[in-house]
Amino acid sequence: MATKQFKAESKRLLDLMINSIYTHKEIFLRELISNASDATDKLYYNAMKEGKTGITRDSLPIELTLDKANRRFIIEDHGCGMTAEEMENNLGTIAHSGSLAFKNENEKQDDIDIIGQFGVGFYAAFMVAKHVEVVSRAAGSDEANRWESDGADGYTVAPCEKAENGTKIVLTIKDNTENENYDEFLEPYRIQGLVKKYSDYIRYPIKMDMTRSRMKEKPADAGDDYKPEWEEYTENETLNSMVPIWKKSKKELKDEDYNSFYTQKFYDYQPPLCHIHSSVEGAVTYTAMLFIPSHAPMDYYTKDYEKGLQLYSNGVLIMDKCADLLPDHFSFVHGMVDTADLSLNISREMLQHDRHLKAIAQSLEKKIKSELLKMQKDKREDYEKFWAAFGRQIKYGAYVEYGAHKELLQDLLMYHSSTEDKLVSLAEYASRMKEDQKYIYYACGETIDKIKLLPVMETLSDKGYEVLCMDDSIDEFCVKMLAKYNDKEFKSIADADLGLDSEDEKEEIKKLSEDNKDVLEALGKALEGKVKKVELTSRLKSHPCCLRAEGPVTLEMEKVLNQQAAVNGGQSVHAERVLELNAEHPIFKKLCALQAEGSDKVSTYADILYTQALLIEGMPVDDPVAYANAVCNLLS
Ligand SMILES: Nc1ncnc2c1ncn2[C@@H]1O[C@H](COP(=O)(O)OP(=O)(O)OP(=O)(O)O)[C@@H](O)[C@H]1O
Repeated sequence: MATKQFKAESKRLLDLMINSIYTHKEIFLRELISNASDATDKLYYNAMKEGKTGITRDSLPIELTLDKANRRFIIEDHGCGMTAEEMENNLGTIAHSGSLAFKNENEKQDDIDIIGQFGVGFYAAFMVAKHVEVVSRAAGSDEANRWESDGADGYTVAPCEKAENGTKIVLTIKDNTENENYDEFLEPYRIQGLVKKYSDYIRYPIKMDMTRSRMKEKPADAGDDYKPEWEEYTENETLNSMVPIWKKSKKELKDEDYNSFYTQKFYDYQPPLCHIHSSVEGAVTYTAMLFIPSHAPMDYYTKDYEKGLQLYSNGVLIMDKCADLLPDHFSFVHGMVDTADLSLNISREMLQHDRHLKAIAQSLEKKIKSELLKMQKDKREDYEKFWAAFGRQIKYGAYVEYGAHKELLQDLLMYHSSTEDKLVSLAEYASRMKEDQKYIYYACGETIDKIKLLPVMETLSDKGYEVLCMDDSIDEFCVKMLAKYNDKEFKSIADADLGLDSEDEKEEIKKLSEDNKDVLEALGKALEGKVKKVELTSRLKSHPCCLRAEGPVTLEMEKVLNQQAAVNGGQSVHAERVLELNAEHPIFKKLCALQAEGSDKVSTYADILYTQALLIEGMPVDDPVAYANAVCNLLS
């Protein structure tokens, strides 16, 4: 059976091209400038191949002209141009790409960045133009031709005059409609903005007349009452930067260059803490320039913040915020990636599911981490600034991914310390651990000062053990997720067993508890409904009592989760409380004596001690008046 060719309804296809591929009409300019750049590249490539000298990129500008009165927008290049046949093939055949054919026919050269590949970009012109005229003269030919079309109804090609080789595209911009403003594409500042946005790194100068105003020079004979006068002037300006800073050699660039690029590009008023400039060749080839800001943007910790890096392919902007290039825990990073290795989709607005992109993202993640570690080691002040701005995001990353990024993120974490007057890393803590120290101790609370005053702190500092002090609501959740740092387990100082007691000491407490069973039971009864039990502990030094939680919810977690529930609605949680008493404290001795006397004061003491323990932990007190009265009674 003979295989038949598919037929295409060209009118419908063109309509699809024009109206369905691109989400933004402004893309037309990117496409036409990219075509002009490709055509110029081809000419440049051939000139180099033929050994022609004297041709420089600067001598091959892409010229833009706005003729507002006639609604015309002209894009002219001095590239390879097209013959009549090429016009038929390239502009008359949808999805035929002369540029792709050129790329395939010629060896890849470092100096050539052909952009076109799908053979559809040109038709984007019809998104904004009601009439398109292409006048072109192929390099080396004396003949020129004019291709004209109003879109769906086909095109004409006819010979014409053109003095030089190259292509001139004349768009007649559509009239405004109720919903669409096309006039914007006749405004020089808008066009300048679009060139900057999408085509800043096209390697040929993109030039346009710009009208600006300036103060007139003061005449020599101007009197005291001279008032400055302004005048308008027009200058042919190059709109694009051409060579992206990331394509320049690192040796050429100073910190100031990176900083001023960053502040301008990302509208930050402060320079970044550091930059990462890296060119990678291998399985994937890319250049990246990343910046770590010195402060969090206003919306950083809100859902409005959009993470992502700018993604360029051959110097053309593909995506302004490519989220897939950055993991959430490094969402604060700004910057760009330039790679020719991407599978672009036809509109160049999206990427096909791309393994290269994944590989780039993974490699960037490692680079960001190592840069941060370097800063932590060598520029501690900067790192502390970074930590103040984005530490929460790192902790959140360690927590939310269920510890999946443990290895990656744990070394970046910083905490206050009970022994040091600065923030410390886990590695620094581990390096100071005592020989007999089994755990990494941490304590959570409202403020660092309050944490340092927690009763159990004394016991650990007597041992010479450092305690990490955590005052951020996410801290405890994060540490629980990490569970260990290297081979050392984390241990909350609110745990019943801090691993400090010998077997003999444990036995001793057990025996003491047996001996004082009555008083402990009486106290438990007095606090029924408030605590699960009352126990003796060896965790205290000078304090008579403290509170701990039993079960998965700690006292800190109860505070945090209930605060969140109060804001967002939701169920409140309750930590099972255990009141621990210091068996060595005179208060306990007093309680034992009162119990032996059969005094009813035991229950008042129980209430006072429990409320004090709540206050020390920063927990809410149900009835502060009853507590105040009980203390007053005792005093009087
Ligand atoms: N200014 C120009 N000078 C010379 N040839 C051009 C010019 N503009 C377009 N062409 C030719 O027309 C072809 C089709 O252009 P079009 O923009 O539709 O697709 P493309 O650039 O090849 O691919 P893509 O859709 O990926 O942009 C190009 O491949 C090129 O051969």
